[in-house]
Amino acid sequence: MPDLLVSVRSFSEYQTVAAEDVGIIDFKEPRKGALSPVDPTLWYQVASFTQKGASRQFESAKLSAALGESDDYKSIVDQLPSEFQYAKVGPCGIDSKEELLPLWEAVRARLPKTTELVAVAYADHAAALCLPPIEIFVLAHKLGFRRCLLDTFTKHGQTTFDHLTIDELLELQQCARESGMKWALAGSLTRQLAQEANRKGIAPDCYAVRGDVCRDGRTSELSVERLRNWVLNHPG
Ligand SMILES: O=C[C@H](O)COP(=O)(O)O
Repeated sequence: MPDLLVSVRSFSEYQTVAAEDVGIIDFKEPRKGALSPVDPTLWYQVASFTQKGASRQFESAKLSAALGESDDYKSIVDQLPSEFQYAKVGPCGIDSKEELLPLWEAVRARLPKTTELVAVAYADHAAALCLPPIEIFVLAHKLGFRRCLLDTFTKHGQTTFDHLTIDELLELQQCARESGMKWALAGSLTRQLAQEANRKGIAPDCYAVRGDVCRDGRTSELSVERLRNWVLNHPG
């Protein structure tokens, strides 16, 4: 069964998601962009909550943090608590491997030792002025990444499937599998889109969602009902 990642923007959303069977809880501020970080005080609040032992269900989900685009990470990365297993930095504005590799290396050098950097590729890479997803996946493998996330940079209604063909997605999937990397699929995903793609062979290791578990789009509040639909019915 593929994993499920759900993005949250507040402590109460974290508690809502942590009470469900969700593998990864991702902290980001959806009102400010695709990978905008939340205020680090929320990181501390969650880290302290998990340190105190909370309950078993609250301990099971892994924690992920969005650190912004490109150099945004510099002002906050040192504050990331070691309780976060994953961190992500967007490649917006980085259109060559000569720029992307040093960025990844610099971020990794400043993350807690227990935090794994996840490579991010944007399906709408032209809008994000960055390298195409396949180039990012190949580079990620060369640099020893274990996980890649495919997302969309713009969040105005178009989905990953509006930017990439099924054949292009299958190529990314093959690249990830041959490289031994896990890949997560995001980008205004709905359960219906995920099901349709799954019937065509798209089987990511993780589905990553925000908008489709909210009441009225990704900037609105979480809907427990929509969240449970994803938990119980995502494909795979
Ligand atoms: O990491 C995944 C994103 O939070 C997905 O957000 P979205 O479903 O609103 O595109």
